[in-house]
Amino acid sequence: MARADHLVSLVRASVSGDRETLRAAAEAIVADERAKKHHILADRIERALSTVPVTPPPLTTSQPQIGPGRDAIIEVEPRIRFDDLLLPLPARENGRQLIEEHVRADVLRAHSYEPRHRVLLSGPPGNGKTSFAEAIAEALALPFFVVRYDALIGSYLGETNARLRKLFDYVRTQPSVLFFDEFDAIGKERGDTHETGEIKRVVSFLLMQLDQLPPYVIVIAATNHAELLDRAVWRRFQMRLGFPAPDRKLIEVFLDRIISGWPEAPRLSLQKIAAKLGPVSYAEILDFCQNVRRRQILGLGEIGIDDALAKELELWASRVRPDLIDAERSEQAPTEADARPAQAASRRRAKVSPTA
Ligand SMILES: Nc1ncnc2c1ncn2[C@@H]1O[C@H](COP(=O)(O)OP(=O)(O)OP(=O)(O)O)[C@@H](O)[C@H]1O
Repeated sequence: MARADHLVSLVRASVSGDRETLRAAAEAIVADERAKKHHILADRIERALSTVPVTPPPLTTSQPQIGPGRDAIIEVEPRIRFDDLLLPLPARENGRQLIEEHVRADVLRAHSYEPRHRVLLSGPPGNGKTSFAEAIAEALALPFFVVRYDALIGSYLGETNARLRKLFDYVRTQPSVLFFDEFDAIGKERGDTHETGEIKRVVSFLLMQLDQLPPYVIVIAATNHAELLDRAVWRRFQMRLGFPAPDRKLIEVFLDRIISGWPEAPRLSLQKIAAKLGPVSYAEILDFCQNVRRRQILGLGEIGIDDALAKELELWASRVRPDLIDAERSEQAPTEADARPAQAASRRRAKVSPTA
């Protein structure tokens, strides 16, 4: 039996004569039936669909043009494998479980359960959120769709929702992994008084769409600012996983993985390299190691791995770090309390100065 929301869209589209929505709804039913292994019915619907004429492009109007749903996503070839990632235990266990639930969805369905398919990842940049989503798509051999906010968020009232609707209509047509990076850009707290009614409408619409997604679309959302997310958005996700930066031990393990692939090992121990690097993300460790090798390769044999490593560590110590800049700024910026005595003093100076 096709899902109720698909049937409703189908009926609405036939009544309004919206061929594009009709096609998307029918394709979603086909994907749904195929996921349930009802191939004969899926083939029949596809044959019926092939008789629906393609809609000609609309004439230009002053309204913003809403392109097809696939305009707001990029398909990325998933390359990272799940076992390539160093993950904290809950993320590793839940990731494996998610893969298992989708591989053996029929077994779950035979017991009236569906696989989970809404996952929220949070943690500082460069610690594997995107890689995790990509690895899930790779493990399940599914297309990996990354949402493009530049093509999704519009400036006209209702434009973002119209694009979101097209996007979800499109992804419903096939099993896939749909990835929202920087999800806080769209799933923000609706109580924020600086936001207009439009963002509230977008969040409400997004929640509704997330609820209606069929289980064969795995939606993975990632954020560096979990605290900005609307509470109701949190609740929608069946798995919520943290991706913290690695501790010293994990930095050493990751360094070891990379350095053991080098043609020659440096004399400096992994512990010492890790200590010199200090707090880092996985992405930064990878970058650092690649720079050491680049320096060595371009040194054309004149530079040994130890020299290349020493030089990169020197540069590392002098690198610009956004967290330090932020800390410096907040030290320099006078707080309101600091500003008051300073203002009082300048008023006093103005009173006593004969030139004032
Ligand atoms: N846990 C990890 N294990 C192994 N490699 C990792 C891990 N985390 C990150 N990397 C490496 O760092 C690169 C960047 O990581 P990724 O894009 O997944 O981070 P992210 O958390 O999504 O960052 P952002 O929040 O900036 O989007 C990856 O391509 C991968 O090579």
